[in-house]
Amino acid sequence: MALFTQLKSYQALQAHFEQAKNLHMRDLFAQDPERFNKFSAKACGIELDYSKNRITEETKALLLDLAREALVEEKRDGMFAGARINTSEDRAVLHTALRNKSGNPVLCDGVDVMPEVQATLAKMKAFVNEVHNGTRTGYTGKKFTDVLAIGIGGSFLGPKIMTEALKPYRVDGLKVHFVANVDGAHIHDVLATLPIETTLVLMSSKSFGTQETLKNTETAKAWFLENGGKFEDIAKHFMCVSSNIKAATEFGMDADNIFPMWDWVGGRYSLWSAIGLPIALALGFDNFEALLDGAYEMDQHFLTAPLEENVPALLGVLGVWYINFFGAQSHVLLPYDHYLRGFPAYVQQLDMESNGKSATPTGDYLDYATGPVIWGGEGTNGQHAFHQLIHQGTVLIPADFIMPLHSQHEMTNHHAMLASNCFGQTQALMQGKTVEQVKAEFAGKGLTDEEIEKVAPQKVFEGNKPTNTILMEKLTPNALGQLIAMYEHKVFVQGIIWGINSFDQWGVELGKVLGNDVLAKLEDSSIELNGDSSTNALIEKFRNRNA
Ligand SMILES: O=P(O)(O)OC[C@H]1O[C@H](O)[C@H](O)[C@@H](O)[C@@H]1O
Repeated sequence: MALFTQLKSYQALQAHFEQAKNLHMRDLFAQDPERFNKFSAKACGIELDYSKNRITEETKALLLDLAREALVEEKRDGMFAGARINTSEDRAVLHTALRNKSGNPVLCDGVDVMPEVQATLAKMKAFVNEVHNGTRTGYTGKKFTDVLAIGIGGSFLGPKIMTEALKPYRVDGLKVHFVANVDGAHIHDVLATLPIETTLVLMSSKSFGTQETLKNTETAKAWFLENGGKFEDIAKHFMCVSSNIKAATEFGMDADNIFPMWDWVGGRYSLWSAIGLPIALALGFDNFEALLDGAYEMDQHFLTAPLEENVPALLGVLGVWYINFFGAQSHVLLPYDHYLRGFPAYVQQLDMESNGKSATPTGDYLDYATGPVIWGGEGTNGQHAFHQLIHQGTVLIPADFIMPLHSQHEMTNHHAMLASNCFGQTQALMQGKTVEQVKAEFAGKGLTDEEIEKVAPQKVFEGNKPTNTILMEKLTPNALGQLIAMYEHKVFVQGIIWGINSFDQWGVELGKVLGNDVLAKLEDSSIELNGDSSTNALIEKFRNRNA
């Protein structure tokens, strides 16, 4: 397969870019009252307004040619059908099977994975219901009141952020707490609030080999044993989710307390599996099912909608337009919803760990940009902080504004105010403010021409800053499932266009290996310091910190 920049459609886009880069969206809107209708699309409950992008109909057609030439549709079908597209780990990529509601089998190496998926969902459901109705209790027979969920990366961000996002749907009487960081401060503070007799510890680690998670689980176990729990009570209080059943059993997990997952589920795509148990415990199993349903609906849209109306595909190619032609290096997510405030951090792992790659699966180094820096924060707070740079800075930062039309809490006029800020921001970013408009504002204010010349450029907004507005009726479990799956598929589309493997994460390995080497040196001062002078000096400082 040719590299992205060698594709015919890439060359056509490059030629087109030379004139498209000079167009201003202000003019495009003025010329065409139908622009919104032409550049908006619907995917199940999600509506995408992408009219405030620096594109024409020709740009869209060329970008979709690129997607077709890169075989996005064929590879999409391959992923859903269990092809081993994660080649460096020789694995299929089947998170979509976890929410497959079609009743059809999904084959991985000729074996239908659906019976195992369904059996695990049934086990999760029974477990969640037993915890909620008090038939499963702690060692003194009391109903569980708290869950301590331990995990990191994909075994943490999804469960934590989605539980937060769906706060209004939480069940009463059971609080879910998350611990990820190996910084003892995190588990220290959380354990200090937990009642031993009624706390369930749920450890999530696909590999069952992640240092932070193992350490935090050991600490939780020691806390349990030191505060009244007995060794034989551990099975009542400690559960885990892992694909490494052997390591989990060796660690002392009771076989009945292990929820399985599979190597064809990537960590950052795993909240749909038993990794999502904290979500189900916090919200009830029906709400977890609704999250899966929403993702399934988005899967169907992604699979069947023509690329011209395919929301994840459109988002994917628009990203490529800015990254590879305009040179954008970051992409900002701006949820105008307090409960979605953690969502940018979720998409940050999803996108950056998937597409932060610089070589192809066939061994070529890339000479073009791939995944951008993903960042963001909740609106309206960001407007009073970092939006300045998006409006008037020197770098181009495409933005996704995410806005539910209904609030979870209809407080007087708050929601109209929130929405007005969201829509007003995208309008300001698009149209900007010309020097003529700025000068006209000075008229009659008694400023000299010289003073006006000095101040005016600082008040000019260039505009022409691209934004997508992503609307939904309300942030329900179903809508959130759709939203997450939409971003998963956007990332997939971009990975295919760039010719990279979006499903491995070798970039995190080196730090882990060197970290273990350093840990040995920190714990044993007789080990010779044979690294670079900086690392040696830092280790020395730590070794001597009590001197
Ligand atoms: O679930 P685990 O095996 O503990 O892995 C937790 C996380 O750590 C790794 O370093 C990866 O970068 C993540 O993709 C993964 O989700």
